[in-house]
Amino acid sequence: MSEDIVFIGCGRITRALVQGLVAAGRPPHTLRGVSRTGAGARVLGAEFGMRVVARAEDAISGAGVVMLAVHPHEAVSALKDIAGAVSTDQLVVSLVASCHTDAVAEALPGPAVVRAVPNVAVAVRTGVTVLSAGPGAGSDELALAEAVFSAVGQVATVPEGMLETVSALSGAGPALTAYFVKALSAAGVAQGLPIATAEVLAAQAIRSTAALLAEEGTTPDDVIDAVASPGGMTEAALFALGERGVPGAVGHALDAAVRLSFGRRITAAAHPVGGS
Ligand SMILES: NC(=O)C1=CN([C@@H]2O[C@H](COP(=O)(O)OP(=O)(O)OC[C@H]3O[C@@H](n4cnc5c(N)ncnc54)[C@H](OP(=O)(O)O)[C@@H]3O)[C@@H](O)[C@H]2O)C=CC1
Ligand SMILES: O=C(O)[C@@H]1CCC=N1
Repeated sequence: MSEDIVFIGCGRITRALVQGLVAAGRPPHTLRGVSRTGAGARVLGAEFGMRVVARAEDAISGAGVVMLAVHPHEAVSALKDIAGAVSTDQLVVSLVASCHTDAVAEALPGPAVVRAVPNVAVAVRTGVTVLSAGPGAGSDELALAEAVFSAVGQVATVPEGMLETVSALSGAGPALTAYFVKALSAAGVAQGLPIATAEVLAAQAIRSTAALLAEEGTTPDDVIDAVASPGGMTEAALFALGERGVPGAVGHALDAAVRLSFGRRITAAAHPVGGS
């Protein structure tokens, strides 16, 4: 079995992973992609040199890792398409949100299954990927998955029951954070700043905060304390955020994402994907 990774689905997260892995030095010819219409795969082939393969069975043959990266509503059909092509000595890594590993293992009997929740910052090798061992996956299989994702950021492992919340906090995290940056910038414009200035300052605020938090032992409260002069502007702004219920709104946002994920959950029992 080679060290090749085959991506079943070549959309947003595959793009980010391919970009990050190639930047990390992985030869592009060790990455193969297949997608429903072939459109997504062709884009990544042209942009990063990934091998574009038309038929899933040809793409999967001989690859060490089969990475399932399709939307949850496409998962059952994609699993049916590749059932029979995946062999016992391959590792299946499913990135599919809301899809329990028991459903993947039922559709693809034999190979070990690991579920992974990356975030899009894997593109710039500062992502975080949270892994969970599924059927047949032990320390060797987790180590193989960790070797892939650690090239593009940090890796953590949690029980699968936590992955819906992890997807909401960490998978969606860059979008939620970017939303706040956009709101900060828009608020600056509303106060009279030129839009270009507001955008640069808001984006730099988050880079600066990330750099401070990256210092060993620095907590969000440490950063808040370091900025907020007693009785000053920062305190006034933070008080206003609390008064408008921003922490509650963030909780509401995560709750909405987690509820959606559970509502569309694919499990072996709820959505049988095995058999013909
Ligand atoms: N985007 C993110 O930041 C994250 C995404 N995820 C999860 O990763 C998965 C993929 O997300 P994302 O990349 O955003 O999705 P996209 O919608 O951007 O991409 C989906 C891809 O799947 C392909 N596809 C659809 N059906 C099949 C099939 N039957 N066989 C092969 N390929 C197929 C499409 O092909 P075509 O080329 O025809 O369009 C497309 O390339 C989702 O389950 C998502 O929840 C997890 C963490 C983060
Ligand atoms: O939006 C989504 O459903 C996926 C899961 C986490 C990030 N993207």
